[in-house]
Amino acid sequence: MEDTVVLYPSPGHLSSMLELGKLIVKHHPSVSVTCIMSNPSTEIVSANPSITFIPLPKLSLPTPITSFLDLVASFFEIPNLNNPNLYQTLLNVSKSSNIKALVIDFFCNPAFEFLSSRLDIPIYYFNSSGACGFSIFLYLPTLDKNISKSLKDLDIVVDVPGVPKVPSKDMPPVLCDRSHRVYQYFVDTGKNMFKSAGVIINTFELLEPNAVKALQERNCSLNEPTPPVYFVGPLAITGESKKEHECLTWLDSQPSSSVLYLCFGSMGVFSSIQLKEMAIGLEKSGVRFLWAVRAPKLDGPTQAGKTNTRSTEPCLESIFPEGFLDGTKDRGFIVKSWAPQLAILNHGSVGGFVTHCGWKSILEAVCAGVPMLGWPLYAEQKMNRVFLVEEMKAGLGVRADKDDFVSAGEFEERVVELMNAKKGEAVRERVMALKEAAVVAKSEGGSTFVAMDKLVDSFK
Ligand SMILES: O=c1ccn([C@@H]2O[C@H](COP(=O)(O)OP(=O)(O)O[C@H]3O[C@H](CO)[C@@H](O)[C@H](O)[C@H]3O)[C@@H](O)[C@H]2O)c(=O)[nH]1
Repeated sequence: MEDTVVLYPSPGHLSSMLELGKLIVKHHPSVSVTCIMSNPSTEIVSANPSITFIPLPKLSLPTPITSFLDLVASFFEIPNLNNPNLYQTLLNVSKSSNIKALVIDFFCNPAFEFLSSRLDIPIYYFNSSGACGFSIFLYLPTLDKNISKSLKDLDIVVDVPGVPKVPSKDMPPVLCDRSHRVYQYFVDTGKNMFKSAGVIINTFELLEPNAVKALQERNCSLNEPTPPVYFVGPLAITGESKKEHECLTWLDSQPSSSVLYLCFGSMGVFSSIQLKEMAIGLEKSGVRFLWAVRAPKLDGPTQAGKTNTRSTEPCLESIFPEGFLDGTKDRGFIVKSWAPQLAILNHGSVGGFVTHCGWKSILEAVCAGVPMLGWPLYAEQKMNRVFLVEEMKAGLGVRADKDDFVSAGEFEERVVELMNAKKGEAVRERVMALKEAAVVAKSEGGSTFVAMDKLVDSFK
């Protein structure tokens, strides 16, 4: 029977997990990789010929999703409903293959609880974020014990070995409200990670040196020894997008490292008031820019949108202040909705990136050597901004007021600071060093390469 490693991804983190699958095959060609997921698309199957896909039923929850916390809760609850199907599928796979390991996304934690007592297969967690974020995850059970109020009602700093101190207001909203069930899902996941065969993390050693050291010394958390950790990143940086796009032609005509790229991930949207304010700051800064603009979310006092998707086309004339488009037409380019981010970041004309601090965006910018300006919106992005500025030192952060509103003046100042040859020098040098370190980490003998070898060895 052939040996196989089974991946069990969560839809939002699929691409990174498939990259991990491809790396496992590369490091261990005698092992096959099987991916069990709901409805894999034909596009995904054909783009990943080295991975065998087995579909699970696409289930939906009986209760409606009415809030962002409900939505995140559903990422745990759907795998929970699918547990019997997953179990049956694994039994079927084991008739023809030796399952050496099951790697589950952290959102699939219910599978850990269901399968641990039923199957004798080592279960690993895949942590789509970095070492700092993972350390916070491991600390959750302790934090839960130490405080009795919700973080949203406290003004404290979360202090974890090896990790910059995170103010409670910057912690992910899903961890801030003990009365919502999603809080407990995360705490339980943190507890189970200690019992797992290991945790696979999408980062590399030199990017987050202090957090990595604390985790490697296994003193990160507290009463129990840290589980084995494998830093196998940066994953999913597969090179430039091949697609032609007029923004790339426009970039060809711009001076080297002169353009600021603005993009806020797959779901980031702003209120129309915030978009206007941003445009004013950008215009005053005088810098060249390439901006991926989404239709604004329904009006409210602040940004931090959560629901618009790439399919909603914005009407630029109604979004921007009068005169903005005309006044910046010689130095600005607007992409409506989805931008070819990898190709943009790797274009020589790009010299800065205003990002929502999604983990993949941070890794992509690091690998392209582009310094960042962190403007986080939701999920764990505010926490990532703290790590970006204080641990990685690869970017600056914009300062928002207590309603998460960023003024035109603040934005202008930070943009100028980032793009200015002198003021932005330190982060630019640091990010170039990180770019080289990422290449070294992935090459033979590098930290990521060695971690992959250790990981596949542990499967034996
Ligand atoms: O116009 C766009 C917008 C995004 N992207 C790509 O989409 C991905 C975005 O990923 P990421 O930066 O991680 O942001 P989100 O998609 O918003 O990611 C979610 O999941 C991440 C973990 O994987 C978290 O860190 C984020 O907070 C959470 O919002 C990247 O590969 C980008 O290159 C584009 O190509 N064009």
